[in-house]
Amino acid sequence: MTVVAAPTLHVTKGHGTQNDFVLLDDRDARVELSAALVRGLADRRAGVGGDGVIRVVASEHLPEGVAALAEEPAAHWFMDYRNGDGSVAEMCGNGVRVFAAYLERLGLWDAADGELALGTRAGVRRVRRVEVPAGIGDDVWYAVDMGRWHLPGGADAVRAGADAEVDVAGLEVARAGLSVDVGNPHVVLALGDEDELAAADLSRAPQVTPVPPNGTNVELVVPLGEHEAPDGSLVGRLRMRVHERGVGETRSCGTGACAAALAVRTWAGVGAPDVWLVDVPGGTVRVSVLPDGHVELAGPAVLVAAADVDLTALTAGR
Ligand SMILES: N[C@@H](CCC[C@H](N)C(=O)O)C(=O)O
Repeated sequence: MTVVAAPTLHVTKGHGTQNDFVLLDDRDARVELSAALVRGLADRRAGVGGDGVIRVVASEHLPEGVAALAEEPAAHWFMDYRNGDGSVAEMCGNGVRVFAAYLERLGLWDAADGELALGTRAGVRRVRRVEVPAGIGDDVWYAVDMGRWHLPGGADAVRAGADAEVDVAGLEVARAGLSVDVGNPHVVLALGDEDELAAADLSRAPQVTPVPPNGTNVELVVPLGEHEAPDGSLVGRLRMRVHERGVGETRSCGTGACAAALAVRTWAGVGAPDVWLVDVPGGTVRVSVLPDGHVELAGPAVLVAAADVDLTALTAGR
């Protein structure tokens, strides 16, 4: 009898503040990463489970990667990010850190050699290893220059503090929200206190008006005040929950944390801190608003498992 081996796919599971991903080393672009395959891998009952799927691919193999190489010839590796529902997203802040940890595991980057430049659909991102802030666990931390951010609503939105209305299940009235673009779309709304934050029902997607043409991620935030760092600078703190486009409620969102800090800083006005600690259900990340119009995200990245996925079993019935 001839035994024919089932086609398998070797994957790694990782997370950044519990925003979890299925990682795939496809450096030579041999895998047809269909939406159905992404949904299968991300499925928490019939698959591996994750909020998204991240593929490592050599930039030269994708048109978006070639664009990244034109921006930065050192961006050899491209982060092909997919949401759990199979949709393609421009960017994933927690994902970039986990991608960097995965490249280290694969021997494709050594943090001791200096920063990593990588391609994403939102442009090139740069990553370096950083010290873990005191009192925030002992995982390895990475800082990512997340590039330029902007408020799509412009000066009018800054003046009004809002450019959207957001209806969230579990909250009695619709709230004003501020749109923030950090390479992917976000709408941030402030809630009165932590009880209200807990009352929000994010099992259903918040309804945003006007309807964003490409969908949006939605962050609910409660500012927690400010404290003085040992160097005398001000550090802001806020708590956040998020409903991610293409996923649902997740335990963290790196681009969402950046958007949340940028919105709260905009609302606070002149003199507001440039550095924010953002508490999410899955941990804490740090957001720093840089003087050059960029924003930096720092936080942990953890690789927890590796497995060979039986593709026949995974895709049966899909
Ligand atoms: N969790 C990510 C964001 C992933 C993409 C997002 N759902 C979108 O569709 O824009 C992060 O950490 O930034």
